[in-house]
Amino acid sequence: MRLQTPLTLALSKGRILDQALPLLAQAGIAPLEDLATSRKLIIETAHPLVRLVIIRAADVPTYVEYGAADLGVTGKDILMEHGGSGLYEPLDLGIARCRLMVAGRPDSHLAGHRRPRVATKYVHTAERHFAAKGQQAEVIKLYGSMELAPLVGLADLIVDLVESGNTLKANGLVPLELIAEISSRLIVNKAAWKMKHESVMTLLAALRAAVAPGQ
Ligand SMILES: Nc1ncnc2c1ncn2[C@@H]1O[C@H](COP(=O)(O)OP(=O)(O)OP(=O)(O)O)[C@@H](O)[C@H]1O
Ligand SMILES: O=P(O)(O)OC[C@H]1O[C@H](OP(=O)(O)OP(=O)(O)O)[C@H](O)[C@@H]1O
Repeated sequence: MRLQTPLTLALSKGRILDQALPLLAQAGIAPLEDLATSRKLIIETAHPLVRLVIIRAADVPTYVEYGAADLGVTGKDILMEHGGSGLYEPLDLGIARCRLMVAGRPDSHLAGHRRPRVATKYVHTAERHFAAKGQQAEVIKLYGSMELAPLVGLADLIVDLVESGNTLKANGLVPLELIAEISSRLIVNKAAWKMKHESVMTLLAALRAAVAPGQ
């Protein structure tokens, strides 16, 4: 891959990194450090002009929007919550697939809450979802373990990610409504899209080929 300008790509550790690494390797940008053990936050890659920055999942859109990273890989859930107007989102990488759902106890639809309390990490997305249905809701911000909230009386419902459904099942909860199908997206800073156009397009083409070989 021939690039004209250096590029910085923002990624989060965990399942996005694990699933993005094979795609990055196919595009010739394998990290030069073992990310499982390294404590470094800036990682050089096999490509001399591409470096990775390793940050929290929810921070990826912020780094890219401000141009601290030219590109990033982040979940659609994070983008929906962040509000994506400052970014381009040119490629669905098809990794870290899951669903953003409303869930609750099996009897929660019978409770007929006039204004249900909804616990979630995705406050804006949840507010938009209930507002679009014309239903009032009190949204409570949590940072994780949302499934606990209905079990201890903190909330009537949760908005969270569901993949296998095992976490819901283990806690006696059921999925109630689909909000969105989720996968990870390549995002690009708008200024970098213009000023580093050729390099961004080259990297985009390499990743697109890795995602859909033979197309
Ligand atoms: N169970 C899942 N199955 C598939 N994809 C998931 C699942 N959970 C999360 N994801 C996707 O992976 C992204 C990162 O989730 P992950 O659990 O690795 O980090 P996090 O817990 O959200 O962030 P942090 O570790 O910074 O708190 C999510 O934003 C979502 O797009
Ligand atoms: O339907 P399942 O296959 O059970 O997956 C869903 C779970 O996965 C995610 O949590 P994760 O495993 O990332 O834990 P964390 O967010 O608390 O780190 C999500 O927040 C759910 O709790």
